Amino acid sequence: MTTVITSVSALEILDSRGNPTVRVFVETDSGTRVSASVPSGASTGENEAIELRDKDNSRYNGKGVLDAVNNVNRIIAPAITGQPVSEQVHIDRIMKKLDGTENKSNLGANAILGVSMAVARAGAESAGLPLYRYLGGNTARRIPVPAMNIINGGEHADNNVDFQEFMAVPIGAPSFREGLRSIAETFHRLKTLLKNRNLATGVGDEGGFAPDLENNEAAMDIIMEAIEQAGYKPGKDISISLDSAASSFSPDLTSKYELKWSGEGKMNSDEMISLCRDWIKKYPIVSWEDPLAENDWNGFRKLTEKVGQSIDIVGDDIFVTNTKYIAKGIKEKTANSVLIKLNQIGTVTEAIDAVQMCREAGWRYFISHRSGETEDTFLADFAVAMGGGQLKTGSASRSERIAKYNRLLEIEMELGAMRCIIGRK
Ligand SMILES: O=C(O)[C@@H](CO)OP(=O)(O)O
Ligand SMILES: [Mg+2]
Repeated sequence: MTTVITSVSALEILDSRGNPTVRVFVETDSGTRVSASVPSGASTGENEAIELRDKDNSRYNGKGVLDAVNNVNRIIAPAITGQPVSEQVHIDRIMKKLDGTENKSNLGANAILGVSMAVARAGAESAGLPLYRYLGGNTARRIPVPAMNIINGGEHADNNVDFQEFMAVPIGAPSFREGLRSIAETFHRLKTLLKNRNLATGVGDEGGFAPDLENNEAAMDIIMEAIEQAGYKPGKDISISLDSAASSFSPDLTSKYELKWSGEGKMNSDEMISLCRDWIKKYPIVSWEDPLAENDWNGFRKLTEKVGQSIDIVGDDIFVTNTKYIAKGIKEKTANSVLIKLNQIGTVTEAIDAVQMCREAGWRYFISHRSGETEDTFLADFAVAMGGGQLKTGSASRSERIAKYNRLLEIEMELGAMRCIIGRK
C-alpha cells in the first residue's frame, strides 16, 4: 500500500549561533511522524538559494523565520498533503514550481529544504530503512573521510587568521572510528599546545580553536606540531584540508585579495595562486576549498591546472551546489571537486543531482555542514548515501557537530563487515 503524507507543519527553532531556523514535521498515514531542521551559513555565496528572513524586523534583529514557517504551513503543506511520501523528486518539483523563482526567494530555501529533508526522512521511516540506505540504495556502504575543523578563522572567528577553516583529515585510517579518534586526539593535543603558549582555547562557530595567531602560516605550523605530538605522521596518517573562503577577503570577489591578519597584505589573483602553490609544497594539503574568490573563475582554472593532479581544488561559493555552475566548471576545468551543501540549493533532489554530475565528470565531492547547525544528523546519512567522499562537519567540541560524527559511528557499526572506509572517491 502506498504511504501518503497526511500533515506538514513548521516551527521556528534556534541554530547553534542562537539564530532562528526552520524545523519541519511530516506525518504519514502509516503513523510516521518525523522532523528535520535546516542549517544556515555565514560565508554565503552570492548565488546561493535564498534563506528567507522575516520582513518584520522587530524580532531577532530581522532574522526571524516566521515568514518561512508560514510558507510551509499555508502554501507548501496543502500542495503536498496526500502525495505518496516516497515520491521525493516529484514533491521537490512541486515545491520548486510553487516557488517559481530561480533562487527559491519566494517561499525561501529554508522552508523548501526543511520539507524536502523531512519528506526524505518520512519516506525512509515508512519504508523501514535507515535514511542512508533509503537515499543511497542497498549498496551504500562507504563512510566519508571526515575533515575536522581544528582552527577557525575568517568570518567564523573574527580575531585571528584570514583563512576560515583548517581541517585535519585522517587519510591513512583503516576505519572511520580510528580516523575520528586520530583527529580528535590531534584536536586535544592542539589545545594543550595552545595553552602552553598562553594562546586562547576558545572555539569559533564550527568548534575549531580561534587563537590570536601571528598569521595564517602560524596556524599550519602549530597544527603540524599537534599532529606529531599526538603520535601521527603529517601527510601519512593525517593531512590537511583548507577552506580559505577567499570571497570573504576579496573586496571585488574577482581578482583582489586583502589578507588582514597576515604580512602578505594586498594581493592579486596570480599572487594568491603562488601563495597557494608555496603552501602546497610546504605542507601536506589534500584539498583546498575556495582558494580564490567566487567570481575568480580564471584564477581557479589556473590553480587547478597547476596543482589539480596532486590535490583537490574544491569549489564552494563559486558553484553553490548548483548544476548550472558545476556544469560550467566541468567544461572550463575550473576545479576538480565540489562542496555540497543542501541548503545552498534547497532540495534533497537537486543536491543529489549535483553529486551525480560530479561523479559523471570524475570530479570529487565534499559534503558539508553550515557554520550555523542544529542537532539534526541528516547530513551524516546523506554523506553515506552519496557514497562517501569527504565530509566536513566541524570539530570535537560542539554537540551539534559531534551529533553527526556519532551518527556516522552508528552507521559504521550497522554496516559491520560490509564497511568500506575512507572513500575519497
Ligand atoms: O564556507 C563554508 O564552507 C561553510 C561551512 O564550513 O561556512 P558557512 O556555512 O558559514 O558558509
Ligand atoms: Mg566554504
